[in-house]
Amino acid sequence: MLLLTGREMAEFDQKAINEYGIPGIVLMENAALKTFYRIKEILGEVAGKKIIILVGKGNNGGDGLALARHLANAGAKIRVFLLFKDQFKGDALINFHILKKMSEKIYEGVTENLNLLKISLIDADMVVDAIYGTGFRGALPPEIREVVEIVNQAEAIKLAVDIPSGVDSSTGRVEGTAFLADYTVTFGLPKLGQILYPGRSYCGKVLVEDISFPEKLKKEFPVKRWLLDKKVIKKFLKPLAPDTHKGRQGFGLVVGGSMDYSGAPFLAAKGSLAVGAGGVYLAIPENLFGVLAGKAPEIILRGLPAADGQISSKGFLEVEKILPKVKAVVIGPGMGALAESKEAYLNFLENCPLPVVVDADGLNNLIGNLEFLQKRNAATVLTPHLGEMARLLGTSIEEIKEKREEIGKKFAVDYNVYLVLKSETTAVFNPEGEIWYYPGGHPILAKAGSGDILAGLIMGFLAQGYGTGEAVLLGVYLHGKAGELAQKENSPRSFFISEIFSYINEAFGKLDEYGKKTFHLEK
Ligand SMILES: NC(=O)C1=CN([C@@H]2O[C@H](COP(=O)(O)OP(=O)(O)OC[C@H]3O[C@@H](n4cnc5c(N)ncnc54)[C@H](O)[C@@H]3O)[C@@H](O)[C@H]2O)[C@H](O)CC1
Ligand SMILES: [K+]
Repeated sequence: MLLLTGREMAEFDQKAINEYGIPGIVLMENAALKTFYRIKEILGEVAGKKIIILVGKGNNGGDGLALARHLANAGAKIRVFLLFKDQFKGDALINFHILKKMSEKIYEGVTENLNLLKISLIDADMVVDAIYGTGFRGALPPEIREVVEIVNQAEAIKLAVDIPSGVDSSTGRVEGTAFLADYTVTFGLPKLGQILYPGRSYCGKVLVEDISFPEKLKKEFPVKRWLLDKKVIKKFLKPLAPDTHKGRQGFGLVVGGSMDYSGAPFLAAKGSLAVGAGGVYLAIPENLFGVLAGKAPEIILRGLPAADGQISSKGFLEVEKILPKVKAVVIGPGMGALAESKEAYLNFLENCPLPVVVDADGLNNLIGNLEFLQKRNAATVLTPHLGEMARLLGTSIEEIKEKREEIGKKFAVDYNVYLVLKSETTAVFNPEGEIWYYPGGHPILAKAGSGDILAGLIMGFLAQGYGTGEAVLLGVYLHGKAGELAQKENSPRSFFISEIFSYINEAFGKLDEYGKKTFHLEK
């Protein structure tokens, strides 16, 4: 699904109005109706329910006024608080006049009605935030902030119209505070500010409602940013051929490990098997062989010549002998800061003719050597978290968060790589500058080993012959989905990341992967 900033949404609205001739008041009425239906769904019954509607001065307020009309007609006991005086215009003003004539309980002005608002909140069933929407940026004015802080304390169910007031719909930034919604009913398309923190934490459950924007407009709108969702993934995931075999499934290779870290490459290797690779080689410094031997019979262990507990230059040359047996590579997990063999690593990376996922120390050893990426002739996927990206670029995490898209897009295009910028909302950039966001980050995944597994998942799909973009998006989605499923049954604190594999299996099940279309043998 297309994912827009608030500013892009305003352009989108205008195109719908000016190029398709859909009057703004129609969009506003649809928005109000769709919100009304959701309120009925949430509250069960609307008649007799006490609903407070906070109305701003723009079209977000207009939505609130039109909504108030539907709620009143359905028998709700509404109290409409206009937070600004005599500032309505256009479609909002039309809805204001209509509501006025219905002589509903409308209270104009913030300060004069603050006490009444406090009293109304005591037994309200719901508070609707129609103060600011996509037109908002910066900080709430003090008098509005005071109202929002009072309302945030209330017991009532809180529902934001389009975006919680105080959240910047383009960046997710919140200066001071914002309306703390249980639900956000958003119109037409999801907004970037709803999936980036801290904005994401103020939205509650985001419900995207169609208000009759033409599908054609969505297709031709010049924004290449999407929300990575189940629809995208189900298109990519191919059923297994009934006569498949391990060779056809494709073997993967993980290169990594050092005296300090033996678990990371092991988890990556398991990750590739968890998504269907036919088999996997795990190439580690020979001194780790004993440590890992027998840990997982499915994994084919290869000990490499080592120096000081790391893969030596000779070791990287040995890796090349394995390449003809495999279809894709992960390099880096637990590899350590290479000393003598750094040059050999970079040459291996430059010349490896297979798709490579570069993770962890594979990235750290690239610092100051990014030009090696441009020399590669096969697909490259980098999977840094924000810290690794900051180190790669010699900048700060704050800077990257601030300019995430600009930095990510430029990097992916300049170095011709797929960039998976991991954080609580992972962003995927492809070499064409297209972007996908997956808001799947859960505290349960924020542990050592989680990234190693993701690298393995992506490589596992590459080994099966998926396109690079498909493999990356499948890996990111399944990794996040598994975290979401694990979160439902486990405390994030005490969860062992190696238990994630059973949830990856379950995540596949959610994609109808279990024994339906996939395995023809049952016919
Ligand atoms: N355009 C359409 O056809 C549709 C719009 N919908 C709804 O409209 C809002 C967007 O409305 P807009 O009038 O552009 O702005 P807001 O109502 O979000 O904000 C009102 C007003 O507030 C001012 N403002 C912005 N930031 C601040 C600040 N920090 N402090 C004080 N004042 C601020 C600014 O001047 C804004 O104009 C959209 O969210 C939808 O809810 C329809 O729903 C769909 C069709
Ligand atoms: K709002």
